[in-house]
Amino acid sequence: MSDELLNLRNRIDHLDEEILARLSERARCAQRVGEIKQGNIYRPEREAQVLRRLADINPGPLPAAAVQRIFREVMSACLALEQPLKVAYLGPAGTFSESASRKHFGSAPNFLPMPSIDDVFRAVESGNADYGVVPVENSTEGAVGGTLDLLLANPLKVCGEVKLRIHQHLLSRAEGIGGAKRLYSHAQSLAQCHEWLNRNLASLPRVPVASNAEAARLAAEDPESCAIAGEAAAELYGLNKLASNIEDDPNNSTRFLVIAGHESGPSGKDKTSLVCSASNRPGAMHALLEPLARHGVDMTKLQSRPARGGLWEYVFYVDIEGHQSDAPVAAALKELSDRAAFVKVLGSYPVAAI
Ligand SMILES: O=C(O)C(=O)C[C@]1(C(=O)O)C=C[C@@H](O)C=C1
Repeated sequence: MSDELLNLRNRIDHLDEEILARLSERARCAQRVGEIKQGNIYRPEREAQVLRRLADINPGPLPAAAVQRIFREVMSACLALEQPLKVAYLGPAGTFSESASRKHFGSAPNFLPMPSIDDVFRAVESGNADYGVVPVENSTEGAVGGTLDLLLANPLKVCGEVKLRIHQHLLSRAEGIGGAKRLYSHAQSLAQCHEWLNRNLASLPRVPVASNAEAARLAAEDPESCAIAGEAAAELYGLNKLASNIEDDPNNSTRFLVIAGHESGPSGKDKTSLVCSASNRPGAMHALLEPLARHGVDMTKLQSRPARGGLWEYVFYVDIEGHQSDAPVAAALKELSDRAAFVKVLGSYPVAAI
């Protein structure tokens, strides 16, 4: 080994010791914070601020995203010393919902796969889980209606959002696609890879199943089957990646919401989600949203959905920039509430930091 290589490795060992000593000191600080702070231990607003600040002051050469991933794990481990979290997500294990949950909470919590979105809400409501992660919209498929309906009917709050790039891979136990007789995947994933499949595997029968993870499980059992699923399912079932990133839209992404029994405090860069309905008069919807523009509050999403029970024809899911405790947002929401037939603030939460 050259002298230079030896010296550099000694230097790295020394730096690792310093980092470890500092990490231990940080963990002790977090433990003490856990003892003295009142109320909830998990603070989404503080975590978002920590991650944003580190990206801002990052001197390089590590990319900001890599620094954020490292500190995401550091905070996850520190939080676990204060309180081990239970996080419910739409299972089974290996789904994109699991990846979203880990992206948001790091790997320290106990992750609980649930058979349906309804069960994720129930797990949090009953206290069997501290938090839940549910998909709310996909850039190609649109809104997840089931989540929107449950948000309206349920007392839980939205305390965070996660944005996940969805990369689909062709997976198999076999080394090549030659012997494949069938392809399993969730119908949405088959749709997201439709053009690629038509170009490359037009004659292979496509079999829709309940989830991508289930598709990967089936492919793991049978070398004559292959699956389309994400990275997490590929790893979980030890499958070979025969083709990577085969989604037709390279920007394919899904947004998830974190649901909880409590809200998030303001982080300085927040969003507020609400659901409302206007009375059945001409111009009522315009009148309802007009206070937002007047108070300079930007609307980032407006999604209509048929109302259940026929009391109103439609309900509108609205996302606005800012926290409900910010003065312009509070003023706009007050006026909107005065004009609406119905309004429910689902929660204010930090804009996804990573
Ligand atoms: O600042 C806090 O409230 C902490 O508990 C510390 C800490 C962290 O590790 O930085 C850990 C968990 C919280 O969710 C937020 C931040």
